[in-house]
Amino acid sequence: MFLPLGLNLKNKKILIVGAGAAAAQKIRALKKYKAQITLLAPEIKFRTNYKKIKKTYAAADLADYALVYACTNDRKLNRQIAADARRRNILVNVCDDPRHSDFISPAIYKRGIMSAAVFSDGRDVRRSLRWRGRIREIL
Ligand SMILES: C[C@@]1(CC(=O)O)c2cc3[nH]c(cc4nc(cc5[nH]c(cc(n2)[C@H]1CCC(=O)O)[C@@](C)(CC(=O)O)[C@@H]5CCC(=O)O)C(CC(=O)O)=C4CCC(=O)O)c(CCC(=O)O)c3CC(=O)O
Ligand SMILES: NC(=O)C1=CN([C@@H]2O[C@H](COP(=O)(O)OP(=O)(O)OC[C@H]3O[C@@H](n4cnc5c(N)ncnc54)[C@H](O)[C@@H]3O)[C@@H](O)[C@H]2O)C=CC1
Repeated sequence: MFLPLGLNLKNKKILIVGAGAAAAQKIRALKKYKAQITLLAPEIKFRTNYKKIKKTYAAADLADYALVYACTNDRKLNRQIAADARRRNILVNVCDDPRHSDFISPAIYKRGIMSAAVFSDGRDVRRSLRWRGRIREIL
């Protein structure tokens, strides 16, 4: 089970491994919170001003980061990233495998200082998106 909490991102460096559709979704949420993001992938599939490291992943790339998102299209590699991160006491999100994640990515509705975050313990994303839509309508 996953605990909802508010994380202070000040002075926390975030690494996203993989730079395709899933990574783009993470960035869309993170940029609203002024996160310090670095992207690492051999192929960056969208335009961004965030720091980019163009290479294939190696465990040593995790040094210096407080949070890691494993967002490659290789399920085995994502799990490997999770194992490497855990060994370094870095919290990790695996975009295609909540069971191997320390935290999951909620559907967020943010307005000013207020944030509503909805998740389903990684079990029913569509339901999370529907709930967010309802919250947006109510507000
Ligand atoms: C575990 C988790 C990943 C994590 O924690 O990182 C996860 C996993 C999976 N997502 C899947 C599918 C889709 N995910 C989206 C979109 C989002 N998914 C997000 C979160 C999460 N998704 C976490 C759990 C959250 C929770 O607990 O509810 C959002 C809210 C936030 C974000 O990603 O930042 C973001 C919206 C961003 C926004 O709008 O703000 C869409 C829609 C789209 O792409 O437009 C589809 C297509 C749906 C369709 O088919 O209709 C599948 C495939 C199986 C399936 O279909 O169910 C898996 C499972 C798997 O791959 O194993
Ligand atoms: N919101 C969510 O959580 C979503 C999750 N997904 C899931 O996310 C996974 C990835 O999907 P997409 O982003 O659509 O894939 P994609 O094909 O668009 O992007 C994959 C990225 O991974 C990178 N990559 C591949 N091998 C690598 C390596 N060895 N080292 C570093 N980077 C590497 C590629 O260069 C590319 O940038 C899929 O399993 C999919 O099911 C997809 C969409 C939404």
